[in-house]
Amino acid sequence: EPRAPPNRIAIVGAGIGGTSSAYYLRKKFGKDVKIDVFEREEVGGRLATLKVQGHDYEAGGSVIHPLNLHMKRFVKELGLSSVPASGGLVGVYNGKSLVFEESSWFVINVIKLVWRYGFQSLRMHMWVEDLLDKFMRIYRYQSHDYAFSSVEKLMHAIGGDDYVRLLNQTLRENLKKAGFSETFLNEMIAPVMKVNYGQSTDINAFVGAVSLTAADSNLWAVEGGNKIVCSGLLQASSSNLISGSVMSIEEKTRTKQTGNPTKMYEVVYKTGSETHSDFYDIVLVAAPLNRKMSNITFRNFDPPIEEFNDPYQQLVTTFIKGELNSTLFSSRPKDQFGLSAILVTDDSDMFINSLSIVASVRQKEGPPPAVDGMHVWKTFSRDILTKEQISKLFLSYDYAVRKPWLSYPHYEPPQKCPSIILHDQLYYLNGIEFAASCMEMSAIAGYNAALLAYHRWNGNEDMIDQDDLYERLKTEL
Ligand SMILES: Cc1cc2nc3c(=O)[nH]c(=O)nc-3n(C[C@H](O)[C@H](O)[C@H](O)COP(=O)(O)OP(=O)(O)OC[C@H]3O[C@@H](n4cnc5c(N)ncnc54)[C@H](O)[C@@H]3O)c2cc1C
Ligand SMILES: CC(C)=CCC/C(C)=C/CC/C(C)=C/CSC[C@H](N)C(=O)O
Repeated sequence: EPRAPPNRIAIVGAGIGGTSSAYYLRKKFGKDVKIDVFEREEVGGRLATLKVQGHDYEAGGSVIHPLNLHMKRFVKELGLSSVPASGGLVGVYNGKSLVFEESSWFVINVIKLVWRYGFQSLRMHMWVEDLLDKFMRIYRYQSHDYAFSSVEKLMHAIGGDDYVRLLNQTLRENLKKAGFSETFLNEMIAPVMKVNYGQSTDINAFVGAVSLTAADSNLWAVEGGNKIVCSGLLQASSSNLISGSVMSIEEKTRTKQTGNPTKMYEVVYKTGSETHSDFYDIVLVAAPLNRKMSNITFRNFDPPIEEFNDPYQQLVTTFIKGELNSTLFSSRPKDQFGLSAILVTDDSDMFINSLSIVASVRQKEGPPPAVDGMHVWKTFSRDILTKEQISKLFLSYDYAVRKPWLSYPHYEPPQKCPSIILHDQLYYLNGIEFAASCMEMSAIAGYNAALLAYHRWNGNEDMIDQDDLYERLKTEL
């Protein structure tokens, strides 16, 4: 006899993690369960746009890889459209000059890369492809309903000990061992880590590989803004959005209509100045558990729920509509400066991590041609840019708007990923960010938590933490 589904499920956080778990929980538990999603700010979380003179630009999660199958599925099922997200020529600046300048001719790029770095770019591509090939196994496991109780077990099921080891060593250590040169690491790899994660090559090797896949071509984004996937998933899952801030979660014994005492979770939350509480059978926390970010207290758990204080990286996105001071980077006349993105090396002493021309979320054809030499540029920096710094970067500018973030974990391998199961029916999604933080990883965590909650509710132990899945599923249609 299958167990009756739970009456009520709470999800804390309406980012892509929380909303994808709502979508998959509905699929697993059916139409009768009431799903409440708590969100204290905007639906979308770190998927957010900023307005520049009437047009919206992606300020948080912006690019999606063509093999990010959950994001692809969401866009298709929600009837949304995609737009190309990359394009334009990239240069790498070391504080004195451009050490690499992309050409619009493929052959020229190959010659330049081979001339400076030998065949390291090709070897790097092969290293990333091999990891990505294995990564794709997770979709097969999930489509067969398998779940994992820890991030390490999920990683092990994907690629065995070698894959788990990626979490425990730095990208630099890993690539040095594989024979990549200091010059290649400093000029080609470090700038990619800086633009994507605001950190150095000392991040773990797995997130390093994810970051390198984000340097691929054919990246895409959702037309209208990536955050509309989150509102679409909320709607598709018929969840009830509660605009409030969850303050605490406590396990309590309640007597249900059947007369049986049942353990439930009391979720206490604030809407405006009012405090409310409700009881749930299952709770999923889909926000980073960090005092500065979600500030949720777990009350009276025995044993107590562990404290999570791992720091998140401070990062500022700034959009500037202006005319670039290209002489800062190159001695070429400004009409011959054709770069659309500038990445910087770690030793460059620059106050920005990157600078790139961007299109608004509705511009399907990419950024429009410059008007009076002006484009909308997006910069990432650790600190808020001063007026002097902006004036150094731009000959003139019309408009600047910024958004500061606690963006991603500060990666410091070796590092254990936080637990997924915090208590009997209390789950935590964002531990996966300590392997790698991106939209697809949160969606994977959302699906995994939904499957885990379903199997643990129904006692399907054989669907959890199976380690020989790759071999077993090879023979299944
Ligand atoms: C600047 C930047 C650029 C990025 N670029 C990319 C990219 O190009 N591609 C990519 O794939 N990824 C990118 N990422 C990463 C990606 O955006 C995140 O990994 C992903 O959006 C995280 O989703 P999430 O749902 O797990 O968390 P979040 O989006 O952070 O969602 C958590 C939600 O919980 C809410 N919340 C927190 N505490 C409470 C509480 N107590 N009560 C109620 N609600 C609460 C928050 O308000 C938030 O909305 C980027 C991130 C940043 C910051
Ligand atoms: C999970 C896999 C296999 C691939 C995901 C690749 C991906 C899209 C990672 C995102 C990396 C990231 C956090 C990028 C942030 S900056 C993005 C962009 N360069 C920008 O300027 O906005």
